[in-house]
This record gives sequence, structure tokens and C-alpha cells, in this order.
Amino acid sequence: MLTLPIYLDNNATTPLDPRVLEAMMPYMTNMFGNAASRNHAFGWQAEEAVDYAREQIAALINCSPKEIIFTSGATESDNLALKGVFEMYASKGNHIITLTTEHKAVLDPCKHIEKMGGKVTYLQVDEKGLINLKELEEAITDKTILISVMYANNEIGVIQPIREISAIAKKHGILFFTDATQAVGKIPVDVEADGIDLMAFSAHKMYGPKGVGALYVRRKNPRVKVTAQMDGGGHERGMRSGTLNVPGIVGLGKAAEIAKQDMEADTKRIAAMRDRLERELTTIEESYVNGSTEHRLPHVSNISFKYVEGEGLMMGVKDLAVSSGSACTSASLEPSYVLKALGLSDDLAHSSLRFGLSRFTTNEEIDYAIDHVKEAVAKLRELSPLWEMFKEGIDLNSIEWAEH
Ligand SMILES: Cc1ncc(COP(=O)(O)O)c(C=O)c1O
Repeated sequence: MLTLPIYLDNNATTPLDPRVLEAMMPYMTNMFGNAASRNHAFGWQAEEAVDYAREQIAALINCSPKEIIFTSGATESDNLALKGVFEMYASKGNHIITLTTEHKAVLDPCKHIEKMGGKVTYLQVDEKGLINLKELEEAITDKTILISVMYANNEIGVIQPIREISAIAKKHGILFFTDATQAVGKIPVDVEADGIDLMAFSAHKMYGPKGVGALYVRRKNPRVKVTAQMDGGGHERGMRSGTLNVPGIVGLGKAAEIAKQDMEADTKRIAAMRDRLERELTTIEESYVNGSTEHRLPHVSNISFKYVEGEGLMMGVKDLAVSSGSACTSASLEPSYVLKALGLSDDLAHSSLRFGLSRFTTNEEIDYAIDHVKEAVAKLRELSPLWEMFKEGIDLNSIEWAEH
């Protein structure tokens, strides 16, 4: 049975998997100890739970449990990686290379670093959203200490060539950090094979709770260090002080375990639904899928419906929770900077919707989304003078618009 509204905004956040909630419950009730209390059973119990979660996460991304630093989420992990490396390696250099399409949780710390005297190169992406590896290599100077390139984009799902990027970093003796918030738990991520030195991720994007995440920090070849951004009791090997969020960490661990176990089957089912949604919606005249469809997460589709306002379209499909642009920037009505970076006009960027599916999405929900988006686009276009002109074959580029 179909329950409305339908949630298709799983890149903003995912629902909590009931199996994760079940694992967390004891640590929110009677097993409430502080993992740093070394002198009684309450503390040992909590510490044991945290250690187990570290193992579950390490198994998912192929690292040692000791390489996991728990944080409050990917925003904190991004800040810790960028500012922490900038401070720790100040004697080596002050230059960081990143992409214009990164999440604000990377771009804003980069701006902060610039204010602190650092230099940041923001590389453009191509029309598919992909990095240009030649430009990356050319941007490297003898002052470059870090390359920060996201694993997969939150708006269009495009996956960057991580292994090629890490090989370039390695060749030049530079650290490689990736914000993998959208990738971990969704596609296989292997920090060893991928050559990653630091990696940020978050529980609430992989069916875990909000307010907890992690930073992977390599301990061998090379041994990477970051300067703590939170000083205090010296938790997490001195890199992140603060009492650990034990229930959250248990939830992240369980979410990682489930992801490892269910990823293949989930991906197959979700990708089939995403492809059907996309196939159907692109039968709408003048609709375009944004970003690479070859190198992309299995559960995302970002589509522009020309001559339709994305915000208006969202109102037209009130029973569908989708997003026009990133949830984190949707307070502003600026066209998405990610879509603009692909070369889209303001109008096309404004006319886009992001569909994000999850392991809980059903075929009935996809049927509903297809029907209702088609209907809403048709209705809105009926009201659009631009659409009318397009249908009459008037070349819209030849019209001189009044300045205002
Ligand atoms: C790519 C990316 N990085 C970072 C974040 C921030 O994550 P958190 O909400 O865990 O702070 C998000 C969330 O939207 C994201 O998609």
C-alpha cells in the first residue's frame, strides 16, 4: 500500500534502518556509560561497544579500526581533515587543491584556510561534473600539501576517478583527502585500493543516526596526522576531544555492517528503480539528465525539465519529497553552483529536481513519482509563455529581453 508523502530525498538524509535503531537502543537506555570511564563496568561496556563499531566500520572501508576518528558528522570530519592538515603540515607548504563542486562543508573550511594565509586552487569540472586530471597535475606546486576531491557529488551523484587522483597525489608526495559522505555505504569504498589518506563520512547518509560521523586517518605509508580542532580530554588519539556519542557510534557501526552485507542486493534493486524513473521522466520533451550517467551513484538522478521552475515543480508534486539543488543550500534561491559548474544556464539549473532513492523505496512509489512529475510538468508548461513560444518554433535566443 502506498503511503504519502513519498520520500525521495535520500541524499539529504536517509531514514534510520530499524536494525540500526535496535542496536542503538540499549545504549540510549540502561547501557549509558561513558566510554572514557576506565574504572567500572558501565564504562567498559561503552568502550567495548565503541571498539566493536570501529571494527564494523573498518571492515566496510578496509582499514584498521585504529584509523577511525569519531566525529559529529561529515561537516566536522571535513573541517578536521582540511584545517587539521593545513595546521599540521604548515612547515611543508600552504597550498590545497580542490573542486568548485565540493560540498560547502569543504568549500567553507577552504575559505577559512585562505583567510589564515593558505592558498586554495578550485579546479573546474567538465560538463559531466568530472575532474580534469591534467589540470589537477598542473595545479600542483612545491607548496601543495593536500588534494581534496569528493568521492561522489551530493547533487548529481557523479563519482570522481579516485584511484587516478590518489596516484597523482602519491607521485608528488601530497596527501589525498576525500569527502566520501555520499559514497560510503552505497558503493564499494576501499581506502587501501583507492589510495586514500583521509576520508570523511557520516552515519545519516547510510541509514544511521544524525549527529555522528567519522574521519579515516591513515596510520601507515604514510602515517598521517591532523591537528585537533577540538581540544579537551584527548579522546580519539588526541585528534578529537569530547565524550563519545556511544549510541550514535553503535548506530554508525551497525549501519556499516548492514551496508557491507546488503550493498550488492540493494544496489541492484535501487539502480533498477532509478533507471526506470529516469527512463520514464526523460520521455518528457526537453528534459535532461545532469552529470555523468556512466560514473554515478546508483541511487541518484538529477533531471532538468526545461521551461519549468524546479521550485514550482516541487509545489506541483507536494506528495513527493525531492530536492531542487542541495538541501544544505535550499534556503537560498540561487541556482545550484554545482549545476552551474557543469555549464547549465540559470534557467536550466533552476528547473532541476534531484531524486534520491533508498533501500526502502518501492516500485509503487516510483510509479507514483513518474505519473505525478509528468503531470506537474505538463500543467506548469501550459502556464508558461516560454513553453508556448518554444512549441510555436520561436527561437528564444533571438529575443532581446528587457533589462530589469
Ligand atoms: C558530500 C557531503 N559532504 C558533507 C556533508 C555534511 O554532512 P553532515 O550532515 O554529516 O555534516 C554532506 C551532507 O549533505 C554531503 O552530502
